[in-house]
Amino acid sequence: MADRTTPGGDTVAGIGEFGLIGAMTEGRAQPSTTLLGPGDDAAVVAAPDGRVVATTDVLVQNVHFRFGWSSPAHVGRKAVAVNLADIAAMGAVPTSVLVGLACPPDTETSVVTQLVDGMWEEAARARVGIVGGDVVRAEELVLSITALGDLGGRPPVTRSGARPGDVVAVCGRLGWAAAGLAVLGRGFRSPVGVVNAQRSPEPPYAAGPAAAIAGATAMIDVSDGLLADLGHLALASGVGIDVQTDRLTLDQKLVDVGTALGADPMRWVLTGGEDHALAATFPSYTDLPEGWTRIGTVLLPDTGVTVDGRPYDGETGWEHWR
Ligand SMILES: Nc1ncnc2c1ncn2[C@@H]1O[C@H](COP(=O)(O)OP(=O)(O)OP(=O)(O)O)[C@@H](O)[C@H]1O
Ligand SMILES: Cc1ncc(C[n+]2csc(CCOP(=O)(O)O)c2C)c(N)n1
Ligand SMILES: [Mg+2]
Ligand SMILES: [Mg+2]
Ligand SMILES: [Mg+2]
Repeated sequence: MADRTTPGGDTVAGIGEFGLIGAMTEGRAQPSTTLLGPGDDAAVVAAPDGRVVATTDVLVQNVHFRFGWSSPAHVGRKAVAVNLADIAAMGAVPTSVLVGLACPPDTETSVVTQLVDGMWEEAARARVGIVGGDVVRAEELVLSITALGDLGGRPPVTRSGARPGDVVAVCGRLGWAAAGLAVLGRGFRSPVGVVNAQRSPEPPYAAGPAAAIAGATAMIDVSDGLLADLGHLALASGVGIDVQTDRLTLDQKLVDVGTALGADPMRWVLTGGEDHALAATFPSYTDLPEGWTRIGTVLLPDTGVTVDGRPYDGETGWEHWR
């Protein structure tokens, strides 16, 4: 493998490490919560609450995305969105994002700047800045994003607070990204709704703090699959959960794609990840916040995650190395 490509502005090897950092950071306006932005050994960000919520998710080319399926801007948006969803799932509001980029020397500089455009686009949706990062050489493109958040004086909403009798509710799309993956995997590019949902999710960020304020007892974002992620929540809380399929909306779009591909759309809804909907439990007397829909009930310990009262037959979600 060539160690370097010919010097020039077209590739990351051509512009070099510090040229690349410049291309990724110059001309980006930081919000006022960024007290010291990129350029020093570390950034300084305001932490109004005094506590900092911190999370990291890594995205790897050909594992989490393909450039044949997604534009660099879509990938950048997705990389930030999956992290901001974890901040929202704690009931917090994001404050800043850091970006680790590993890529081969022949990566076009324009691919990186489009990635960064996508990251900033998603960051702007949540009114946060990209305050720092790192760039390194690697054989494949990898994005490692860290997001920080603020709890606004509230306790964090953990995975472990669900209690028997609570209602289980979701906010956001389910099954769309999985349908999009099935479409792209068959070599199609439409319908664009589900395909774009796979390319970059649209997590309902504001629904996290809203759930916290409404008294959510536990919360998680659906990254791996509804049943798998409710399984994490149930395990952490020491409870069982039953999901009622008649409460899950099956969008006509998913029905149509399922029919076209000969696939069961309810399986995408129950086990497809990557839409980063929020799933939470609330005391039964709670008026659910806007956008939240009841989908099930928290049961006594040791009942596992069931669907319509029965154990689910098949994989409940994505797991790396399986
Ligand atoms: N290498 C690691 N070192 C320390 N903690 C880790 C490591 N990997 C994961 N964790 C922690 O384990 C917990 C579960 O990780 P996981 O990656 O499943 O969470 P997630 O980001 O919510 O899910 P996803 O990766 O599917 O988006 C998190 O609290 C995470 O910080
Ligand atoms: C090219 C390609 N192949 C497969 C998939 C499906 N996929 C990858 S990771 C993941 C779960 C979330 O990841 P993580 O747990 O790391 O957050 C899913 C459903 C994809 N998006 N792109
Ligand atoms: Mg998560
Ligand atoms: Mg995550
Ligand atoms: Mg996962």
